[in-house]
Amino acid sequence: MKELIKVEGLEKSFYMPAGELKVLKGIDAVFNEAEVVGIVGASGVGKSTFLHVIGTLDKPTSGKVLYKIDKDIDPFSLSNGELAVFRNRVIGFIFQFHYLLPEFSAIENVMMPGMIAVSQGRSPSVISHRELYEKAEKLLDELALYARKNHKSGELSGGEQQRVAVARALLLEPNVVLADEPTGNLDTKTGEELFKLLMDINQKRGITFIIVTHNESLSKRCHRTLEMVDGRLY
Ligand SMILES: Nc1ncnc2c1ncn2[C@@H]1O[C@H](COP(=O)(O)OP(=O)(O)OP(=O)(O)O)[C@@H](O)[C@H]1O
Repeated sequence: MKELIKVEGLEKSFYMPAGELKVLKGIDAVFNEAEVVGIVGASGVGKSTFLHVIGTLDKPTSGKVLYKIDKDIDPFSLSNGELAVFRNRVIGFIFQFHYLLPEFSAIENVMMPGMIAVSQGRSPSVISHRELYEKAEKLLDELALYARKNHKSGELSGGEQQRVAVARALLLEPNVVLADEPTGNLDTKTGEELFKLLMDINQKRGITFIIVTHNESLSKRCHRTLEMVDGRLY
């Protein structure tokens, strides 16, 4: 298996008035291309913090995150502008709360990351508004949302909204999707369906998924599960 993300000696602390809060305490891990890795662990142990750091949304206090795309890339050595391009191109995010814009249609929400990239002139993979629209439409079709494409996202069911969020994460063809409790806000059956969808996307497109979940039966269906205990991954 080919390595995609290599994490070395990763530490993350938050500095509070009461002092340093050490959350990640030296994590070494490798995530390969096309694998689905579940991350489990008690509440407050640092799972979201870990996703934020490997997703380049937050900087580590020490240690390294390397992305092996063509060559080794240390995203934290990039300028802010370069990092934004990198993140846009390489990483898709799905959160527990989908963070869709409720007044915009499903398809507008899916197109949003691409529109931002295009407006900033920094998307080599997407050239026109029309192409973006067609890509978003195709994704919505794939996720059984074609008939809902012009509905305001705020009018969709919880499961449909989360599928729109999945389509949005896939729009710019990322190498990895980081999902933080993607089924956490859904009932059991809808959560199962969403999880199956993520596994299907992984099969079909070979995208790596790193999924934080409290749901044991879902985590068991990942290719591999890591447990976070006291700021370390086992
Ligand atoms: N921006 C921040 N500033 C200060 N403390 C933070 C910040 N983000 C997270 N923390 C603290 O870091 C610890 C780990 O939080 P994190 O959200 O990563 O845990 P988690 O394992 O994802 O928890 P849960 O399963 O409940 O979502 C917690 O004690 C949290 O309060």
